[in-house]
Amino acid sequence: MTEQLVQNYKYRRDIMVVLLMVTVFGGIIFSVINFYRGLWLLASIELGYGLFSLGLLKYIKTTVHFQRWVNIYIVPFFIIMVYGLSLPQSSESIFVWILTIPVISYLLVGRKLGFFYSTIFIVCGIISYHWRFISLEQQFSLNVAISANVILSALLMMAFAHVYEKTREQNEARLLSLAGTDPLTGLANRMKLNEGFQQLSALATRHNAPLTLVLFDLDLFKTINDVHGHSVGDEALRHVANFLKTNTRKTDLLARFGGEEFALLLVATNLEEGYAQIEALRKRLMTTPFSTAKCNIHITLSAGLSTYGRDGKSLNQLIAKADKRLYFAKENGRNQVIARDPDTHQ
Ligand SMILES: Nc1nc2c(ncn2[C@@H]2O[C@H](COP(=O)(O)OP(=O)(O)OP(=O)(O)O)[C@@H](O)[C@H]2O)c(=O)[nH]1
Repeated sequence: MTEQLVQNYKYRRDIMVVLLMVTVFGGIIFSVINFYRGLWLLASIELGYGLFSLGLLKYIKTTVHFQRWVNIYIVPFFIIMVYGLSLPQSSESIFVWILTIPVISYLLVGRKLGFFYSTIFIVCGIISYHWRFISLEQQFSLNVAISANVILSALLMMAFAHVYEKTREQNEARLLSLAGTDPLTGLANRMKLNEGFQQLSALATRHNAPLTLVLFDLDLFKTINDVHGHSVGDEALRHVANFLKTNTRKTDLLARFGGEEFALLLVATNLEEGYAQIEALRKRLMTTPFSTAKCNIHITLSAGLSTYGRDGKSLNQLIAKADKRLYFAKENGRNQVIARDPDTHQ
């Protein structure tokens, strides 16, 4: 889960805090009322549940098992509602609580589980309500009106909650994708590279597989801007981004690292294999000029490589190593790929 997503789920904790406070308050109030009405079992359950909520309030903001606790909390919460509604002595206004089921479930556990809980407990609530308040001695049209009110209001609440949560999830996914995308080239940005590295390096460690980082820097790119203008420079960057995208594997992670710098994480590839691949890529770029309306612009790149484990365990260490080799490639005349430190003579 990304850091952003974890941050987004903070709203669920806030909702849960409000719900727990209401439950503590409601549990105590209703347990007193129901105690005086002689509903001992319901009163005891409500009091117990209020105290349980009070305990949970202390941990809910910080627990790492938040979703587990939400499930432990809401399932009995809904069962108590349905049980309360089914008791012959309880008031029919308990049904308004049933209408909160879809809102609470969709907000706290998301669309799939929200749909599951809502369907089960709303159906149980409607059955309880019918069992209590629909009678064959009543006028048929009155029964139909009661049924229609109860079923339609419950379905409406569920539909609203479903549409709301679906839209929220889609917006969240869109925002996350935008936050991780470079607007000029459409490639992943540095933040996404960071996240991707965490996942790919964990997989590399688990499967004892190699992972290689490549840093590319376009050669004398300033000249393109100076001679052809900044917008042609932008087009040239898009051209290179497309070239890199179509000439690398879908499983590798390609990112725009900075101005005219790109980064590539080569999955299951060691330094030697990576060198061979990037050397071939460098040669191919030389024969793939960028065509403008007026001329063809030949772009070349320099690259530095580093490998997970041997050159470091963190992305920063790998970047530092690859950057050093890239610098050497530039110093040494550009348009070349370097995978070893210049002083190792390998
Ligand atoms: N058009 C365009 N230019 C950019 C962008 N980002 C960075 N640049 C340009 O890229 C150029 C990089 O120049 P330098 O760092 O001097 O490097 P260089 O000219 O590529 O030379 P070497 O790296 O030494 O081969 C600068 O002119 C930046 O303005 C961008 O998004 N669009």
